[in-house]
Amino acid sequence: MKIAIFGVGLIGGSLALCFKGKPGITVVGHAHLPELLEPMVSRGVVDSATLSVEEAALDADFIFLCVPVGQLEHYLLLLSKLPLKKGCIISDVGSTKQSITALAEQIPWDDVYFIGGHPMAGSERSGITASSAVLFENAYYVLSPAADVPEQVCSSLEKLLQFTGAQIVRVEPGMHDDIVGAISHLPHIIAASLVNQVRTHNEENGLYRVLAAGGFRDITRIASSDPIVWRDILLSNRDVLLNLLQEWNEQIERFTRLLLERDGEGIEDEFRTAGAFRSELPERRKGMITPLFDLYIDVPDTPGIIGQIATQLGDHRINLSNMQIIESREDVPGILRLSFRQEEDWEKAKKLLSEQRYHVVV
Ligand SMILES: NC(=O)C1=CN([C@@H]2O[C@H](COP(=O)(O)OP(=O)(O)OC[C@H]3O[C@@H](n4cnc5c(N)ncnc54)[C@H](O)[C@@H]3O)[C@@H](O)[C@H]2O)C=CC1
Ligand SMILES: O=C(O)C(=O)Cc1ccc(O)cc1
Repeated sequence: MKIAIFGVGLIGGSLALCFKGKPGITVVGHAHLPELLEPMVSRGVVDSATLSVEEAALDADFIFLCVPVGQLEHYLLLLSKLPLKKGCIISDVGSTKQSITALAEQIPWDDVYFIGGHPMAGSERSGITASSAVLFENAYYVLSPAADVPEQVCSSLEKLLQFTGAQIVRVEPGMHDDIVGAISHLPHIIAASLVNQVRTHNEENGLYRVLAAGGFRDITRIASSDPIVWRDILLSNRDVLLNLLQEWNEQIERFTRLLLERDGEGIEDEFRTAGAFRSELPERRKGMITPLFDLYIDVPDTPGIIGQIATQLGDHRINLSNMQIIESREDVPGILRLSFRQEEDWEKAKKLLSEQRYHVVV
């Protein structure tokens, strides 16, 4: 079976890693720039790489378009003019589904099928270096097949996607765009706006940046997402977002009014209703908002402390995925962020480090 991946970046590379090396599967990567070819193969993400759309698509059983949303239509149109293998299934991973599905429905395919897809997992990182074979594990993976796609075609894509470890859900494109607009696209706009607001204050007073190292840094992580990828997503979901921004203005207006009227009870209510709904959100899944399970510990600024913590975790067979010093100056304790891929490791580390009298915050 031949699988072609167009755009071997964070998502395309992660999909490729899920498929590569599985019995009977060959993965071919397509890139638009020559310098991207060699790293794809040398990193072991794909079996072969090419700049040629024709060569990548030739005889492919599955084609995944993993390029920025603004490039999807271009590649779908190119593919529609090629002699593809009979029964070939084309899918995409774009963060919006309405526009690409509408285009696919207009194309007179001949025994070739398009099924829009969107793995609801990722991160603020981008490019092949950020790709991971476990990115989609336990995440939701939306498929938006057009009504005329035969059930057995949908099933064969779903079967292949089992290699990702994701849970497939079928959602109609319009509903998909409404929902991800609210839970993903609007939050990215808000994160970028918040950071830019603080950046402006910081121009006058550098203490803003220094003190923003903790909670602010966390709630704005997604502001570091790739500008081109997000430009395309927001423009593609423009109408939905214009409505959501209108609602957002009303939310902010409500807080403005509550403050003007010194309405403490009203403020309490806002947090009470928000907290109640938030506590009903599904368990943390890898992907959407927390790609990893994080712990924060205050560490004294003594030499070797980070090595000691890493060794203790290793001695207890706790798999640490990443560690980062958030702030460390000579005169203040540092904050160390420890990230785990498995919730079980996170629980074990929390227990171990608390027992060792570290101040652990989750
Ligand atoms: N970043 C995320 O967390 C998620 C992103 N997506 C969607 O996945 C798609 C890819 O995003 P990422 O993997 O995050 O981005 P990325 O920047 O890591 O990868 C994009 C890939 O497309 C290629 N590319 C860029 N411009 C191109 C062009 N003009 N022609 C051909 N190829 C081009 C790049 O070389 C790279 O291989 C986007 O459609 C995005 O909406 C879906 C789920 C999560
Ligand atoms: O990093 C995060 O929390 C994300 O929100 C990742 C993400 C980005 C784009 C998507 O379409 C889906 C998931």
